[in-house]
Amino acid sequence: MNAETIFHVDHLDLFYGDKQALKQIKMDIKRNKITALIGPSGCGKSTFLRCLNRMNDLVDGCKVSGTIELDGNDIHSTQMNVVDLRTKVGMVFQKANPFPMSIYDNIAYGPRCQGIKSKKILDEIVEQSLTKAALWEEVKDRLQESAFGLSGGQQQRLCIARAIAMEPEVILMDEPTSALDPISTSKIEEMAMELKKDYTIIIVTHNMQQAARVSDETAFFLMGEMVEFDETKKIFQQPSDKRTEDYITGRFG
Ligand SMILES: Nc1ncnc2c1ncn2[C@@H]1O[C@H](COP(=O)(O)OP(=O)(O)OP(=O)(O)O)[C@@H](O)[C@H]1O
Repeated sequence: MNAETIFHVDHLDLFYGDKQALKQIKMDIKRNKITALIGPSGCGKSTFLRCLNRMNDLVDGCKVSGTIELDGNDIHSTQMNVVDLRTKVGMVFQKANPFPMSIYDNIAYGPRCQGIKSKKILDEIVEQSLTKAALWEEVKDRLQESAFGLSGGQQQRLCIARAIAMEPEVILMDEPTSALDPISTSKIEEMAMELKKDYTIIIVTHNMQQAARVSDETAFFLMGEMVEFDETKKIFQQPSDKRTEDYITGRFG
């Protein structure tokens, strides 16, 4: 496996009961890049994203086969600890889901669960995580207030900070800005472009301008198949597959 590849995916099939939602997906996802997953509703983007940290294990009747390697290690092998996997591969959802506790405790929760008790270390983790998520300046004087008092965009950045506090390698984002206004959206996009220095980001988006603005590589999914995967510029300016062209030019979807 190439050193710049973080996820190697091959022959990936996924069934929900009898219904096949992913068909023979093959992708090498690059480290320290932003990869966008695009395609019409129901094509399998979120399903694919959830495969990468085995979130689909939680879905009854879901069967996965094929290979997914993270840093060369098979994530389905018996040696793989799923808690460790989800620590390495964090996730941010469409709707911000802060815990019902203070801003500080939202960030400190995960590190505390990992056994970190020192207030000094927790303070540092909270400040660094909020800084990386471009939220520190806005909340540093109200860390003990409830996270529910934050705006939707701030709550989403808090959730990203909470993922960062676990020191992941990868952050999966499932339509993280679809519920946000344009200013909050652009803050998250700028932050994602900063974060890729330290992390690999994989983002599902319905917003094609967003994919074009922020991502380095883009994969186009259609009816459970990964039709085309290439540099974002190529996908948007010179797609190889007619179906990709039809989608990005708005002819369907
Ligand atoms: N838990 C589930 N049980 C059964 N079928 C499911 C489940 N989750 C998703 N599906 C089906 O799998 C297919 C892919 O769904 P998925 O949510 O991955 O698509 P998507 O491309 O992310 O769609 P959207 O853009 O609307 O979020 C759809 O047909 C969907 O109905």
